[in-house]
Amino acid sequence: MAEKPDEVVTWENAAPGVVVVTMARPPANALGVALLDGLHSAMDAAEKAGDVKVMIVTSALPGFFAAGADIKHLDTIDAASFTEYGDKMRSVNDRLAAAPWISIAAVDGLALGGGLELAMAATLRVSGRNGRFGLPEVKIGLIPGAGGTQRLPRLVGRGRALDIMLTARQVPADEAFRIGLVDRLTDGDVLPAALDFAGQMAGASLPAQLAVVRTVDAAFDQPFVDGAEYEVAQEQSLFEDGEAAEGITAFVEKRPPRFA
Ligand SMILES: CCCCCCCCCCCCC/C=C/C(=O)SCCNC(=O)CCNC(=O)[C@H](O)C(C)(C)COP(=O)(O)OP(=O)(O)OC[C@H]1O[C@@H](n2cnc3c(N)ncnc32)[C@H](O)[C@@H]1OP(=O)(O)O
Repeated sequence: MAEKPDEVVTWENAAPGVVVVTMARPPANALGVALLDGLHSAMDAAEKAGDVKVMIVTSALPGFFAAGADIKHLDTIDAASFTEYGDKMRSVNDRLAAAPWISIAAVDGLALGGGLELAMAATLRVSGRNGRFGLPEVKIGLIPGAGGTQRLPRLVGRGRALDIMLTARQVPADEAFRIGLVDRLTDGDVLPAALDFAGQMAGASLPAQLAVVRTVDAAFDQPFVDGAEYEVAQEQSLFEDGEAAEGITAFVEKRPPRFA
């Protein structure tokens, strides 16, 4: 039966001005359409509430923040739904990045591919010791096409970003903190740490919200490569040279891909 957005994404008021949005789509929080719609619904609710100063995005699944684009969904993809799915992934990230509130990604598991791209669209990132971060798209013939090629270099520098993207390796939490991919690292549970961080920015006596939002905008005011360029690369990879088609099929068949 088709999932419903409010089944895989929930949100709660955790403190004055602070909401917690939780992803819960077993087994790995693969970013299926319902989960992406659920994230949009959470942002709709926050906009409607009008008093959200900080949004924490986290996972209910031990060991996983989000494992990336839903590869199984994509194994049956056609060109029309390819474009629609890619646009939906980017729309969630770009909306979160431009939201009139601070966002914190609270990670204590695998944040891979689109999952890390979602975390990087947040203003800030808090990780527990189990946080592991990667953009392994090249392993299945893709590019990090939901903002990763733009946001990772801005966070860690071009060289480190290419190291991470071209090796498809997973970056452990302590290294992620050291290179600036993670802003706070906690030995304890990640949600209390994120709530404490949020409280330092959302307290009633703290900076005016508009000043905060303008500060964030100014800090990130570096134009991205046009999103359409991602689309071209993904389409070429999937429908012309077939690299992504082989990578996706290999993943679903649980075998190593055979690239030419
Ligand atoms: C993705 C293709 C895109 C094509 C075109 C897209 C449209 C346009 C582009 C838009 C922008 C795209 C940019 C982003 C792309 C991506 O995010 S690509 C995907 C990146 N992520 C990955 O490559 C991670 C893949 N998963 C793994 O490497 C491993 O599963 C793991 C996360 C490291 C966990 O390994 P392990 O603990 O050994 O458990 P597994 O048995 O492998 O997995 C547990 C179950 O979870 C399922 N699963 C895991 N990841 C995904 C996923 N990304 N999509 C769907 N399902 C996933 C896995 O299949 C297992 O399920 P079951 O077999 O049913 O138990």
